[in-house]
Amino acid sequence: MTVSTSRGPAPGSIAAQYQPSEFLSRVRNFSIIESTLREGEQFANAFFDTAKKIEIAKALDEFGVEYLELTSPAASEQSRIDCTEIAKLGLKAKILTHTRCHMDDARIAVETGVDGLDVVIGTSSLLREFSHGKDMDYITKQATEVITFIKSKGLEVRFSTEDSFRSDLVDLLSIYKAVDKLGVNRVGIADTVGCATPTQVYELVRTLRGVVSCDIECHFHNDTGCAIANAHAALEAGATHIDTSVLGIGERNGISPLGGFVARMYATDREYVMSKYKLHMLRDIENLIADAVEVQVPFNNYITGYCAFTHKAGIHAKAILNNPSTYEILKPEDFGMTRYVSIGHRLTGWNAVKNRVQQLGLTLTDDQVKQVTAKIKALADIRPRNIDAVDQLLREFHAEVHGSNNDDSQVPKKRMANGDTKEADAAVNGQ
Ligand SMILES: CC(=O)SCCNC(=O)CCNC(=O)[C@H](O)C(C)(C)COP(=O)(O)OP(=O)(O)OC[C@H]1O[C@@H](n2cnc3c(N)ncnc32)[C@H](O)[C@@H]1OP(=O)(O)O
Ligand SMILES: O=C(O)CCC(=O)C(=O)O
Ligand SMILES: [Zn+2]
Repeated sequence: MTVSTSRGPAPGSIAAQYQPSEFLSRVRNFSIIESTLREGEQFANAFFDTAKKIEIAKALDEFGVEYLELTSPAASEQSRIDCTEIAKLGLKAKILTHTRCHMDDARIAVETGVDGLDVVIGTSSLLREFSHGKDMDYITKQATEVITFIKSKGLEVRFSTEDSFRSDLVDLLSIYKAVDKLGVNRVGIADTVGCATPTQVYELVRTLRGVVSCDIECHFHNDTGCAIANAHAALEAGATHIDTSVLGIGERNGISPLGGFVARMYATDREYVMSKYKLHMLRDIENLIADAVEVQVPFNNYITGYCAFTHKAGIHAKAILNNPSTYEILKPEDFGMTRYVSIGHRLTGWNAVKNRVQQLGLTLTDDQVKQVTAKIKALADIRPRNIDAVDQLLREFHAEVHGSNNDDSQVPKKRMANGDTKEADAAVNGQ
């Protein structure tokens, strides 16, 4: 039997054969535009006071995101002040603010001290009719005036079409071509309603890549669950910048979440992602946002969810204990997380129980471990048992077999969010 320890796609696997054009692909060379302080502020529960915005900005900057996008200073007087305050912090990340394609907004924004403006206007027929009421000629004229003005101030400028995937392709390419000629730093594609599929994203970005020479930013809403996959497809097709927010918070059910996007890109190129971002900070950053907007981190959250590194079924547990790569594409330790093998349930198997027996310092033959596993399964058929109950059962069984009470071994435990106890890291790593 050949045992591979590699975490990349297995040689000969479908994943290994699928090589998107390296010429176009930016999966190994992208930037994150972190929009928790813009799109995230559009989340139903969000309210960040100045101090909280600064705390969030500093945390994301330390994590390593390349850009922070802030709410338009035209939104309110406090939004304008906050923009100015964050622009003054001297962070490594570039500070952007997000404005309508309107001179009034641009004039206010350029005075805040930000590094650049992300300008947007709707181009789908729905938004043209029911949002701003302007046609493509008007939009092009307005965009030209706004972009020229921002550039005259020496600031970075991105021009984006809202609702790109329900816009006419000819309209889109014409306006992108026009603004590229004006010298924008980036054009943006926005899946404002979350309707796009990865294939549609790939095709649109690839087409656009052939039309403009500037960078391409992409923004994906998650209404139909494609936000992360769409971000990856966009990079494969040559997009350079991806918008994220912590926990994905944003308008409706939000956009590509920072953690999930990072997980996806880590699985594509672990070294690249680890060289850019302080992955151990992710959990604290998510907790910071979850507290601020009064939500729980979902149990199945990417990387940091309660069960993201919990292995349960016996078949999985055996293989994981032999080699974690069997059922993990992400190394928990790279994110400051801990692997857990759960055994107090009816799906457990003797290999996982044997591992626990060894951790407890008990000596049982394989046949004896199989017998005690059958007992655990019978009990767990009534209800699952926590690790304390399983340990007690194992010790009692051991005492019965050996005719003595051997309960002096101590395995460190930590308390979990659900009140259960889990073994400490070293006890479950199985390596
Ligand atoms: C898809 C997105 O998430 S885009 C970003 C959304 N962000 C925001 O909306 C920021 C917060 N917004 C606000 O504080 C306010 O909406 C403001 C200050 C921007 C505008 O407020 P108001 O002037 O009261 O207008 P209101 O919000 O009712 O309507 C939007 C106005 O912007 C115009 N508009 C909408 N989109 C754009 C655009 N991309 N570019 C230029 N004008 C636009 C509309 O025509 C409408 O103008 P009207 O007053 O002449 O009808
Ligand atoms: O500016 C952009 O590109 C995106 C704006 C936005 O939030 C959206 O269209 O959903
Ligand atoms: Zn959005």
